[in-house]
Amino acid sequence: MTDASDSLSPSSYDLIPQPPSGFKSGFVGIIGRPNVGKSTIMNQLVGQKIAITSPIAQTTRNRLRGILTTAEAQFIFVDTPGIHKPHHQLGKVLVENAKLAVRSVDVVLFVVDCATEAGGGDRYIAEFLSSSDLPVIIGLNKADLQPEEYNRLDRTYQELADARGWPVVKFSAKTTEGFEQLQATLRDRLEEGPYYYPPDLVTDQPERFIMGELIREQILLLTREEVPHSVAVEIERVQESDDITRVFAAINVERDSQKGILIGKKGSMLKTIGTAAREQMQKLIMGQVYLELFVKVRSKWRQSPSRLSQFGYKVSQD
Ligand SMILES: Nc1nc2c(ncn2[C@@H]2O[C@H](COP(=O)(O)OP(=O)(O)OP(=O)(O)O)[C@@H](O)[C@H]2O)c(=O)[nH]1
Repeated sequence: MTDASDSLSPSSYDLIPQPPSGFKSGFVGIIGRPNVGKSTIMNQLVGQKIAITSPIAQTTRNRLRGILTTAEAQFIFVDTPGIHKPHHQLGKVLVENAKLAVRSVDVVLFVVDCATEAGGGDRYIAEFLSSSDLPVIIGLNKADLQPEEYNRLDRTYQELADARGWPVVKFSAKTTEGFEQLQATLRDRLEEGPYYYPPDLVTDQPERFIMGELIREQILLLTREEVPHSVAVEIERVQESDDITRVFAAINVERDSQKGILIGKKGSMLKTIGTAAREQMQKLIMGQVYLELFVKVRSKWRQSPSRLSQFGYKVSQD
């Protein structure tokens, strides 16, 4: 995998080639309610897992860029946390970041789940997007889950789109059916432009960040109830040698009871999380990984601006 940390030294900027004439490029914000499939769409479009996904709503916490370069265009997808009614400081920061992301993109892909009808959350986002002058495309995702007779649900989204003159594209991020149409519709709305990133780059995030996310993903998948949302992973140290990469990571939780759940009987849960995350990391770096996990209790970290910032969650304007 190629990421920004090893590719974007000043000298590699010099190596970015000139695009052919008529080449288009730009930033595409992927916006929508939690759990509609935004991160899955980005991973599938760029062809690599750079954003973690899970059936639990509010998986994505950071704005993450995924880059797809074709012969005709470069799309820089900006994955954002799902927009929802926030219940705590962390939630507020996430929603704020998603809204800010819209200000710095050229086109918005507004993703909805077409297996359910348009609801208040979708209408809220549509209103918010209408207040900007950006081109918006409504993406009806999860088409594979929609039984034939439920096509009528599409009308609820079509109404949102028609009222604002937005095009609608239907697809499945799971099967990638409809993706060609999606790419073509997005490309039509981009302006001619340069390569913003080298053509072989798939993300602007350093591997270290993605490693932390891969640990968080296993916690989301393996633990229940309040634990997943109370976790922040910090990669404390990465030691690279010729044959193995050693990663030391802290899993921060808010309460002793959560620490107990994460560690499990005789350390069994932490071991399961570690083994699964290590396998994913090995795919990421294409080499051997040794992973050591620690669990720390940081009371009420989701309410603390300094802890939020320490764990990488801050409202950012870029
Ligand atoms: N069947 C099916 N499942 C999908 C599709 N797209 C995403 N999913 C599943 O939907 C769940 C949520 O996907 P994510 O990509 O994490 O959703 P998200 O919108 O990024 O979620 P947040 O980070 O919570 O905002 C996961 O279990 C995905 O596997 C699809 O096209 N079809």
